Amino acid sequence: MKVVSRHSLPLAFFLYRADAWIVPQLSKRIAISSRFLTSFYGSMSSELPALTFVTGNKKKLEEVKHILSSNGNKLPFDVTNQKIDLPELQGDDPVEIAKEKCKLAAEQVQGPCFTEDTSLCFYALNGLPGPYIKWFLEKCGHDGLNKMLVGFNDNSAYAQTVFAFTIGPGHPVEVFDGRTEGKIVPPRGSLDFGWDPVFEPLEGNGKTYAEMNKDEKKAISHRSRSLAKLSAYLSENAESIAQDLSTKKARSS
Ligand SMILES: O=c1[nH]c(=O)c2ncn([C@@H]3O[C@H](COP(=O)(O)OP(=O)(O)OP(=O)(O)O)[C@@H](O)[C@H]3O)c2[nH]1
Ligand SMILES: [Mg+2]
Repeated sequence: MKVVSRHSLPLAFFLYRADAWIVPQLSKRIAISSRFLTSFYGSMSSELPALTFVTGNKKKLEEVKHILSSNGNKLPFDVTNQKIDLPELQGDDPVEIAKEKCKLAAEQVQGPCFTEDTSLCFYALNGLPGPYIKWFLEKCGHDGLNKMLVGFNDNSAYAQTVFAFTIGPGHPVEVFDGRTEGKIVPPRGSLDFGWDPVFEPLEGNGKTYAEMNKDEKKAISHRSRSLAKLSAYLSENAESIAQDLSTKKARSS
């Protein structure tokens, strides 16, 4: 467990024993620290704290697993998944939608979790369909998405994923934005995942997402970019997150 130094357990043990020996005024304070440290380190020494990725979309889950595992999953947390179809929130600000989605997920999970919301934004339409892409794709299909741009000279678009993370209900939500620029084209490639066949990223050597293998998409995708930021945040803040989780657990028990 990376976030626990090898000196931590002896220190926790020392503080734990110390409250029996030191003068009463001091011992009260130390008793608090020792209880904190033993519960903090005790909870972490056996297993990594678990974070839940909440999504109802199995292709997203597949990609997230692939990205995390091929990065050697260096996260100092276990990642589990819950398939919950959260309400589709409305609005034109992907960050606000992502935050609200994460709050709803935290209520369901009653613990630390993360979610993501993905948009496909057409420049000619000032960012629409954006977060509404799910419904546009469902109702209009790949051809409809192309037809929406007939009459414009601009078929440029970007794919955006916003990951959102919280340690639990009522706690702040952190957001992480990742984007890939590209253009909307007639469908090419596998029909496995959503609008992948009609999105040709600028960095994709002329391939649509749907024509790429998993690693090619991962190398340039909106999801990888956003997830890289979330992973960096989790790694940099592992100690304070684990501490907050431990405090939260102690309060609720
Ligand atoms: O071709 C694609 N390549 C992608 O990389 C990608 N990522 C998401 N999507 C689709 O875009 C909409 C986002 O809506 P969305 O973020 O609300 O997702 P969702 O409702 O499916 O799942 P979730 O909200 O439970 O996580 C949904 O239709 C998704 O299927 C993608 N399509
Ligand atoms: Mg959704």
